[in-house]
Amino acid sequence: MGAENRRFALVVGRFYADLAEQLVAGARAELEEHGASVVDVYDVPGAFELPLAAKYAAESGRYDGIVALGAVIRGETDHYDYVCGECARGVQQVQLATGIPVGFGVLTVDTMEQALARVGSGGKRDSGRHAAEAVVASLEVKEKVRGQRAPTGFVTS
Ligand SMILES: Nc1c(NC[C@H](O)[C@H](O)[C@H](O)CO)[nH]c(=O)[nH]c1=O
Ligand SMILES: CC(=O)[C@@H](O)COP(=O)(O)O
Repeated sequence: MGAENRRFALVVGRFYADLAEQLVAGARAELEEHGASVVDVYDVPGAFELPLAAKYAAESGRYDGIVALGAVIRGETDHYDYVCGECARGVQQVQLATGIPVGFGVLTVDTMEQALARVGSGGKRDSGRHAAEAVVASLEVKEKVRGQRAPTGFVTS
């Protein structure tokens, strides 16, 4: 159940390389602790590219789940809003369109301090591990629903 012998892709925005690496470590640890057989990593420049990378991975047919990881830190302009909004929207679209769970492990913060508190054992949470945990949970729902016997009287194709 969950991640046992399952294959996962991590799509990683490397705009802040050190933060990305910590997010990857958390996600990988969570998946491997749950018995994942494959955890492949695909790097992109930033969060704006994550939805397309997730789409490539989901449509490859090679993965049971995907985790999108990255960090967006607000600057002086409204560019932050577009990057965050399109990343979140795109990641959600990929999972709904393909049925492959995609975890949203992208930090959307105002300061580096806030980011550091949300990676690894930084204190507030390990967002990489949290996003991977969500993918495992979605996979468990998918498998439970598929494993259910159709109620009597229903014709299943
Ligand atoms: N400012 C941040 C970015 N910006 C880059 C975009 O994500 C994208 O790579 C660029 O617009 C080219 O298409 N990306 C992050 O991940 N984090 C940021 O703080
Ligand atoms: C999130 C961003 O794109 C941001 O880092 C860009 O910085 P700025 O708004 O100062 O150009």
